[in-house]
Amino acid sequence: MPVSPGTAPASAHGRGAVLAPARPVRPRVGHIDFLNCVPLFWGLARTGALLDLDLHRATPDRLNDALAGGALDIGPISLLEFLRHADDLVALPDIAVGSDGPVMSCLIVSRVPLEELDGAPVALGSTSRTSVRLAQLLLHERIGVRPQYFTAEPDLDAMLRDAPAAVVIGDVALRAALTEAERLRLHVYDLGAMWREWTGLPFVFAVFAARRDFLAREPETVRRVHAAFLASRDLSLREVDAVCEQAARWEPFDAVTLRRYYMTALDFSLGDRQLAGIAEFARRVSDAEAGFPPDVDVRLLPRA
Ligand SMILES: C=C(O[C@@H]1C=C(C(=O)O)C=C[C@H]1O)C(=O)O
Repeated sequence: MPVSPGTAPASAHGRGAVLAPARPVRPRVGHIDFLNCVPLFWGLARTGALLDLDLHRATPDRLNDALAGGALDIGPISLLEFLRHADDLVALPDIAVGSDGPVMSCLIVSRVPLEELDGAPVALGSTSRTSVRLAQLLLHERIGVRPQYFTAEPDLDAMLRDAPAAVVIGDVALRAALTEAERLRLHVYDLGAMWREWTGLPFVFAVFAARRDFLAREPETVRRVHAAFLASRDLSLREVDAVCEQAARWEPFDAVTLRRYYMTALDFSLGDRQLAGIAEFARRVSDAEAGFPPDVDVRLLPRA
């Protein structure tokens, strides 16, 4: 679904009219269209917060552009894009999409061992910004190979028709690892696990951020949305069996697999260790083209 700028309810109801009482602003919030974010959004329906949000569901690449471009006010953004637009954004503390070890859904899948990819084509999934950069970092610095990269739609069969290896994220990656790897005889390399083995740190693939201009206008709204996401996440993880049973009805993964994904692979927190992982990633990938300095300042929403 395309992310449109949306229409602020206030303008539709004549906020400018002299005597009209100011209506609260309904924030435009992004929602990643992948299973990884289900626990962050499921609880919003339970608490009722869902109705107070103008939710825009899309792939991460589209949500990144929408938040950075001002078409959204708050939402998840690929870490790499957050770092590039750090001057315009604040990160919401205690919430993120990351892992402290294997993540299950940010992968390099390859017909050959990674050591054999020097000079070979490698397909980079077009919905990702962070994982594709992390994969390149690991291939160059950890494995010591220099493949030839090209960007492709996240269609595993098509990617692997044109290259021996592909970087995939989200549901496509889950399917690649859990069902396709055997059929296609693929080696599966988990980016969260490789990062953890290399650095000893967790990895953050996406943060939740608010635009600084929106925060300046609507500080209470940002705090309300932040609190709503934390409450949603905590409720979903407390009731994770119900979340997984419901999600499994519509997905090619069973509830046990989803439970493993949510409870042992993904890490939805953003604390000191995750911030250390972010700082380390920024330091390692910052170069002339990165668009941010190695010591980029990750500004967090101050605690109330
Ligand atoms: C864990 C994941 O984190 C994500 C990875 C992203 C990226 O690589 O840019 C962006 C958003 C998140 O969806 C995943 O997609 O599976």
